[in-house]
Amino acid sequence: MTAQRSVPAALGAPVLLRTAAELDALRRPAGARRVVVMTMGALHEGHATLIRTARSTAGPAGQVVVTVFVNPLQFGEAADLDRYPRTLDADLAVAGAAGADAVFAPSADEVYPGGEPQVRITAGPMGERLEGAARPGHFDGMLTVVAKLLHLTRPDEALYGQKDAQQLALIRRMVRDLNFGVGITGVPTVRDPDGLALSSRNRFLAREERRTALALPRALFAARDRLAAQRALHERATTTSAHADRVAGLAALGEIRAAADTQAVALARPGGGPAAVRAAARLVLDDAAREQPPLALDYVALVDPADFTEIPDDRDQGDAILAVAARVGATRLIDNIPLTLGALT
Ligand SMILES: Nc1ncnc2c1ncn2[C@@H]1O[C@H](COP(=O)(O)OP(=O)(O)OP(=O)(O)O)[C@@H](O)[C@H]1O
Ligand SMILES: CC(C)(CO)[C@@H](O)C(=O)[O-]
Ligand code: BAL
Repeated sequence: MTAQRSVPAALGAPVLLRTAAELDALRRPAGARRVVVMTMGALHEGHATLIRTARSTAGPAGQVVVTVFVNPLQFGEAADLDRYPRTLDADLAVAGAAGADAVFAPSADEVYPGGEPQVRITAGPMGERLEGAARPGHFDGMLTVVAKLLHLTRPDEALYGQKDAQQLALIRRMVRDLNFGVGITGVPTVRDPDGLALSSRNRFLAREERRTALALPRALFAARDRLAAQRALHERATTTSAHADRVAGLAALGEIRAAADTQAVALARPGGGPAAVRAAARLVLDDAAREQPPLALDYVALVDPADFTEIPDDRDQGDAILAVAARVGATRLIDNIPLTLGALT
């Protein structure tokens, strides 16, 4: 049956659409903005935050559509696809409570009526780095379904989480390179109180595995704190006369070594170099590799948000993303944090 209805912005059960025809028949009130959140289901508070942001972006007269589709094209290991959680009833409740008007949850046959698509989006060089290297073909599959879902849902704006930073960067790039004419918004990562980024895959972690997995956010925060500490030291040393007075005082007391050390700290690179950032993160991850159960590091990388290439050690200005991926037991987790190098005011 075709759903021929337009839905109010009131919080409640969203209309469930299973086919492209039903989605087509979803009336868009004149002038209303349609905002889309794409998910693979098993909705958690990270998704709810995206949906609430979509609701406020769309406004009370606008329309929020959530897609739920576990896209086989972006999975490498069949086991990963098979065990991906599928919880549609609970997802409808979460989506409705967060302000979704409609949930589009098609079958694989509905999305790929001709079987595996022969023509696909190619993610290019950015799609071969980090996550792309670890999961060959993943980003081609992801972009192909995102392109299809954008065509099917025809939104004014689509929202994606910064937790999947490389995915977000690639979607922005596809939309720009191929003139999709849709706005793309990134939403900051939502974390549990202990720091772990929310992810549908967290449910697979046993209690001890979760304890080990906390090394991911700890490593990112340690690197961020290291950057802040070096910046503060440098700022204090260069913006007050107290430092010069201290050096002179130590030298006058004959404490030449201490004076030299203090001088060295003051001359440290303004934001702390990329190498210091990576080292601070690695220290935490190396410790976690000796935990029981151990953390198996896949990568930790400080990259340029524009193309996900590694930031060279001699760059001390500009935006960066510190990204990490690791396995704990059978579960693979990713996380990242945005950083600004050398931002001295
Ligand atoms: N913790 C989070 N904070 C913000 N956005 C998130 C978070 N987790 C997922 N998202 C975003 O929600 C959207 C749908 O993601 P998805 O359904 O793959 O969930 P997921 O929790 O990332 O699952 P998994 O990590 O198992 O793939 C994506 O744009 C993703 O970046
Ligand atoms: C964007 C997406 C819904 C495409 O399948 C998926 O990669 C996800 O949930 O992040
Ligand atoms: N959240 C990114 C989708 C994936 O892991 O396949």
